[in-house]
Amino acid sequence: MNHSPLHHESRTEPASRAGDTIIALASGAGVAAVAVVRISGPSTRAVLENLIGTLPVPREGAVRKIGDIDRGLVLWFPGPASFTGEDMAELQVHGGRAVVQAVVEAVLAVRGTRLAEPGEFARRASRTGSLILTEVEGLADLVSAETEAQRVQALAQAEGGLRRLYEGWRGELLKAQSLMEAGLDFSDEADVAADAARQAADVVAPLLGSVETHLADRSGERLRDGFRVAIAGPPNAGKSSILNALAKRDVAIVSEEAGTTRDVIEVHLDVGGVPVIVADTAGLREGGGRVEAEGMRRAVLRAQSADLVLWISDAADPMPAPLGRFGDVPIVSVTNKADLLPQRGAVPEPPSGIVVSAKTGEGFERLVAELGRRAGAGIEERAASPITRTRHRVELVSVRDALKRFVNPDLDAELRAEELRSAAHHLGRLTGRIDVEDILGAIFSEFCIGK
Ligand SMILES: Nc1nc2c(ncn2[C@@H]2O[C@H](COP(=O)(O)OP(=O)(O)OP(=O)(O)O)[C@@H](O)[C@H]2O)c(=O)[nH]1
Ligand SMILES: [K+]
Ligand SMILES: [Mg+2]
Repeated sequence: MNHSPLHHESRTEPASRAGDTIIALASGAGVAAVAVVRISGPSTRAVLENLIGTLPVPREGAVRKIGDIDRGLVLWFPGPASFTGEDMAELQVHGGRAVVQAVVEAVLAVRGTRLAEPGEFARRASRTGSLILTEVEGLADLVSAETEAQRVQALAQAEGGLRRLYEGWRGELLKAQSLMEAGLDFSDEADVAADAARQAADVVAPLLGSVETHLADRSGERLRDGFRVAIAGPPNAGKSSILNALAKRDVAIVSEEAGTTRDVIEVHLDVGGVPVIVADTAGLREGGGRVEAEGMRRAVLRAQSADLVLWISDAADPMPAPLGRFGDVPIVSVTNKADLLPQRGAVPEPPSGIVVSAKTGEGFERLVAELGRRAGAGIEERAASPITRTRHRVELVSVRDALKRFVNPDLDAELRAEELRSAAHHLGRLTGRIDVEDILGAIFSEFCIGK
């Protein structure tokens, strides 16, 4: 095996090399005060003996000379009580490039070691059972969390929030399944079988209710992916000016020429801990050239797929929002250029509308507060563990549909039992007890190296 640090391992089949000892710089690349080198696998002990001599007390930091390279903090986590479930170690050394390079090379000089692939530590953790799929996903989200509310949600999932929920459901399903199977065993005694089926239905009914409530809550996905706001309205209403004012920088071109914006321009905002993705779009009007028409087409598409539309119009020429044009996406009307009004109150506020001036900043506090209120809706009062990914939703819809078919008493008992098996299968895919490898590949590709 090639042990050069420059050698890139194939990402496709780490399973075949699960017995290797992997090593990675777990802290960020570049010069830093401290760099953390992480090691996991059966040769970890040999690596430590090679570099520092005798092993430190498990899970207690010890300052040691690391070869003749550096002096640093050494942590030794014998398996299975480690993140990966294997023998692991962390070396905290001075974060200079030469130090890190020399430490990495010294580790790689030990037989059976190689550089880790992205997410390979977490993958090992899931393989040894110390993490399940939803926890791995939570970790991935924690690493990439950009706002406080995202961090809180990711940590809850990483610490087993969804795992407890889904494993509880799995227990209920198993109960219902064994009742149905027992009924099938007594199928020649009709009333025993019917009684078992009734008992199973009593278990499934509240479970189905819980799954439906869980599915109805989209706040977790919205928080993970960001609350999507589209700025739309007639040309020259000041849409791009409002985007720039929200972003506090010159993102979009502003000019007095109608039809300035053509492409959709996005900025990511942190509104009270919730990620909000605001998109500026082309002004909507009749006519216009081919390029402008394409801009308008994109504007409408974007607004239709948003969580909220800010409908901007000019105070001098207020224009009602085009109801229905953006599907059932909620619309907040914003009247811009308040600074140009001859006197305050000359224009009555449109219903649920906000009056602002992108020029003076007037009204932006209210606008941002409204965005925060909409984006954060349901996050405070929701259940502790919401769905956070489409993957969860897809499996849960299958679980719900199978349970719905199960509760139909006209269905043959054999088929009803099959529906429970199908529900259990999809629940198993959620937690990663079933078909885990294909899902793992997709998740681990999100990780950085060393996680
Ligand atoms: N006085 C005043 N002028 C404004 C305000 N907001 C925008 N403008 C001016 O209105 C003109 C159009 O602004 P834009 O931000 O380009 O408008 P837009 O809606 O993005 O225009 P299109 O992209 O062409 O649809 C520019 O000359 C801006 O300086 C405001 O609050 N007050
Ligand atoms: K313009
Ligand atoms: Mg514009």
